[in-house]
Amino acid sequence: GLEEYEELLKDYDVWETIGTGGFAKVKLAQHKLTGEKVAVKIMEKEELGEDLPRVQTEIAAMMNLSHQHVCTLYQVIETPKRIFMVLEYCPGGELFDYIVSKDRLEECEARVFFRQIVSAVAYVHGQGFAHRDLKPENLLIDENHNLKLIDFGLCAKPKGGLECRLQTCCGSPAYAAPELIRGKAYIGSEADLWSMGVLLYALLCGFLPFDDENVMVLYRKIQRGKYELPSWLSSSSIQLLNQLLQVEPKQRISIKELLVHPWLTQEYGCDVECHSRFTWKYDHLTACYLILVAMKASGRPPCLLSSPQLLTERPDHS
Ligand SMILES: Cn1cc(Br)cc1C(=O)Nc1[nH]nc2c1CN(C(=O)N[C@H](CN1CCCC1)c1ccccc1)C21CC1
Repeated sequence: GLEEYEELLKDYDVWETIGTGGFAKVKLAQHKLTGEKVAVKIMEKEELGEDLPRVQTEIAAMMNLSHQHVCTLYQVIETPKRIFMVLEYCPGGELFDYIVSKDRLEECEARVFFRQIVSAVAYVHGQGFAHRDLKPENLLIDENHNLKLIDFGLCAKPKGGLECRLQTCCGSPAYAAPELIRGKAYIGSEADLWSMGVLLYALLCGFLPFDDENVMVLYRKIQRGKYELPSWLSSSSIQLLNQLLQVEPKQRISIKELLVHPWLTQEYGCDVECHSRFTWKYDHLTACYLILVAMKASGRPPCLLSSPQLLTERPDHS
């Protein structure tokens, strides 16, 4: 019912649905105060059922993640029947569709994207999380043609740190690491590195290294770890794929080694930057934001009109 949308409609104009997934849908919306476009992920609690913990996992994770290649969570609104997550809007859609539209990417374009993926995953691991569902559908393209990582519903933050083993078998089969589908206890960050190997292969080839419509045959192919090497792959690409798609997790390259890997640094002359670019500068913009939040908290309507220059100030995320 519309009364459930009341709180959302106070601050946002809500437009069309731009995505539908299992237990949620995403609508395009516009922040009234700033005019900024946002994407609202809407979930019905009844439909969620036992998936409700996934949403709490995703919200808890995203509230602690602030990085130039991780989709920003702006606001969470909970009503008796629904949960609304107000997230950054990416007009470029999913990386998956972009790869399909181009058949496959040239090595230089794949390098630009893969550096951003490595930067995001290194940051997420640095915060103690494993994503566990890395795939091109979970990477969005923003208005500057940069990638943003989404869908943290399956991520894990093991109590004893990332070294400790996880049990849940999850994520998408074609991107799942051999140790994960074997049902053994596995280390989330190592499984993420395997998925990044499948992702890099998809970027460079336009199809999957391990594929079969029969999931048991697919699992056997993953455990075997053998994949096609199309003629267009360079020897340096082949070498990096080989270091990521190691069936034995201890043989697999680590995220730290990946940040300085020659395939990623060539043509850039610099390592991949994994630190978040966002830091609070307690300047005028921060003051206005925090004052607005306080005004709203005290029930007084936020009023920006007296400071037109604020609307022109762009947050400099230095
Ligand atoms: C598809 N598309 C085309 C254009 Br143009 C923009 C978009 C678009 O979706 N942009 C966009 N901006 N911000 C977001 C999105 C999509 N989006 C998403 O969160 N999209 C995911 C996509 N998942 C990938 C595998 C399964 C579902 C989603 C999750 C649940 C229900 C529907 C969609 C957010 C909110 C973070």
